[in-house]
Amino acid sequence: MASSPSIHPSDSTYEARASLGSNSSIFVQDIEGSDDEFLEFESDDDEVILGYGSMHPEVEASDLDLESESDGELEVYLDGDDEFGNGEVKEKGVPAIMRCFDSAKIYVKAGDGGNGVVAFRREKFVPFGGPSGGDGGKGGDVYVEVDGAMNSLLPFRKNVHFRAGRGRHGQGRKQAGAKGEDVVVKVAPGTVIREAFKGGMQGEVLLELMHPGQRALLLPGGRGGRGNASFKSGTNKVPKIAENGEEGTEMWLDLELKLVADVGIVGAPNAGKSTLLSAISAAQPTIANYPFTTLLPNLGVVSLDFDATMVVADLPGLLEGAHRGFGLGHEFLRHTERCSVLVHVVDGSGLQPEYEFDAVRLELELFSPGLAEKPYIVVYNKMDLPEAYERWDSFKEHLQARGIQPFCSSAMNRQGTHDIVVAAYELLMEERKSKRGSEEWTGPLNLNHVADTIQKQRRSSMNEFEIFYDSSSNTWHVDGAGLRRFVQMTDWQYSESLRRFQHVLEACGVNKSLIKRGIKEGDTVIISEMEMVWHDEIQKNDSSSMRKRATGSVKWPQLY
Ligand SMILES: Nc1nc2c(ncn2[C@@H]2O[C@H](COP(=O)(O)OP(=O)(O)OP(=O)(O)O)[C@@H](O)[C@H]2O)c(=O)[nH]1
Ligand SMILES: [Mg+2]
Repeated sequence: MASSPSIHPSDSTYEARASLGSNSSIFVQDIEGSDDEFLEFESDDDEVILGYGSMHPEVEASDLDLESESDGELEVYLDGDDEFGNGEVKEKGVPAIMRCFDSAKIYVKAGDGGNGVVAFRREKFVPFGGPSGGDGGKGGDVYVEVDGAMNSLLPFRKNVHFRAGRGRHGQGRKQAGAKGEDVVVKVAPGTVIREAFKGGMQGEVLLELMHPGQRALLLPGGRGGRGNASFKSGTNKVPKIAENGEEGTEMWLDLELKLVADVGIVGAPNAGKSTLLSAISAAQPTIANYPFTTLLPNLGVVSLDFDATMVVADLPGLLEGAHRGFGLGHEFLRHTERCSVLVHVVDGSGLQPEYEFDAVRLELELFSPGLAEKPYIVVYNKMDLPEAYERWDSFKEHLQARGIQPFCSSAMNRQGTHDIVVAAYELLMEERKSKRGSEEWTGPLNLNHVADTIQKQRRSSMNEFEIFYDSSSNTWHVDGAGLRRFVQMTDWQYSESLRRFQHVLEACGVNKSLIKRGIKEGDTVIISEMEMVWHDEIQKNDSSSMRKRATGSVKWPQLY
């Protein structure tokens, strides 16, 4: 097969071609090396489309729709490439598809808690019925779960927002609201999750999810607000106060897939590994009649059936001494460590195929005993050449004597390749089955640590706050997680809420601290969304001059 003109690795270039026939497969040549900025486009139907790099701003959702191109072949170029600049091959919007293969940016939000309500019992013969307002329900949680059937992050190219449901509001007769619906974000095995920040900054790794079935509670839903029945006390028998539900946490996440290839193709240089990959998948790696044509691993998705697919990696050739860093193999052998099955291709046209086979096996063993223990199949390639055909019988006998049943093929003519795919797939299934049992044991690891941290922050005390003074506007900013949460959950329509807030500011030491810092008559005090004016004569904030701030970060110039 002739080499594909569109595939040639260069320094910071990566290129890819997605052949989207009925099997919908895609392959990647190199997925590293870009410093493109993340772009975000909003389409008509309020769906955000994400992409990278020089993505054309006129991109539309349909341009990114793989299915809609199902009978064509789509070429994908990413920047850093000469061809990218000439306008001809640079298709609008196409790079995003490639990026979406192994990276995605998504928005997650836990459900807000439902509000509590104020209600009183009214019964015919009970003139002063007590408070009966129920609490709001808890907001839905956001989970992340590994779906073993996924092997790319492509589904996120269209599905970006994941919002859990809001808790229902409380009702009279002390009826609590129902819990909001949970949302489960399904990711492929090998997905690394980080918090995404503005300006493309990446946060620390939050989760690394490797095994199908793993499930992490990422964002817990907000607490339901209390209804007035919950505020009843000895001193306040008819409370006219209820809380708002707590807001659910929101976050942008960067997802990155470190692809876990199922099958690794190994063998000596020039054996026909890349040719085999191109014969069994839509991948079109560079193929040439010299050793070390393949410099970087190529990935291809092999589809046997509608839902039977496997990711196959074609690796650079192995030479004697590869385990010591000789040749290129060393760098890439570690990629095979994640493969479940190996396909060992032997060049049948070589002078001593048996020797070549042993030498490569030895390299694998020397690199890592674990690698040599992986299940593998042997493929004797180039059977179309007479010299290979002649030596096949002796090679086969040689291996059979050692209990190995080799396959033969002409990868170039696509002969014998189907049997290889079927055999590799069967081995893969066996391997997955046997692993499943052992993998269930993995993990004292706390997958819910993100949610735990959020819960911890939520429980933070209202006594912990900081005060910042802006002398230009005589404004005092009081900030603390506990206070912020209190303000957010306060339903200001009830006059008792204001009194309760005054009381809290007194009790947790805010007023005292402000006086100590020298607050003056008429100064403004801002606590989260609340803005107040300080009055000395009553030594505290006057509730009549307290007001909810305009939403947004705009400074409130007037005083109330
Ligand atoms: N006649 C014949 N030639 C083949 C066959 N398979 C591969 N070749 C040729 O062998 C040469 C090497 O093929 P590649 O697929 O690049 O081999 P490779 O194992 O990927 O090589 P490296 O990437 O360099 O390790 C090319 O010239 C192919 O056309 C085959 O079945 N029959
Ligand atoms: Mg190759």
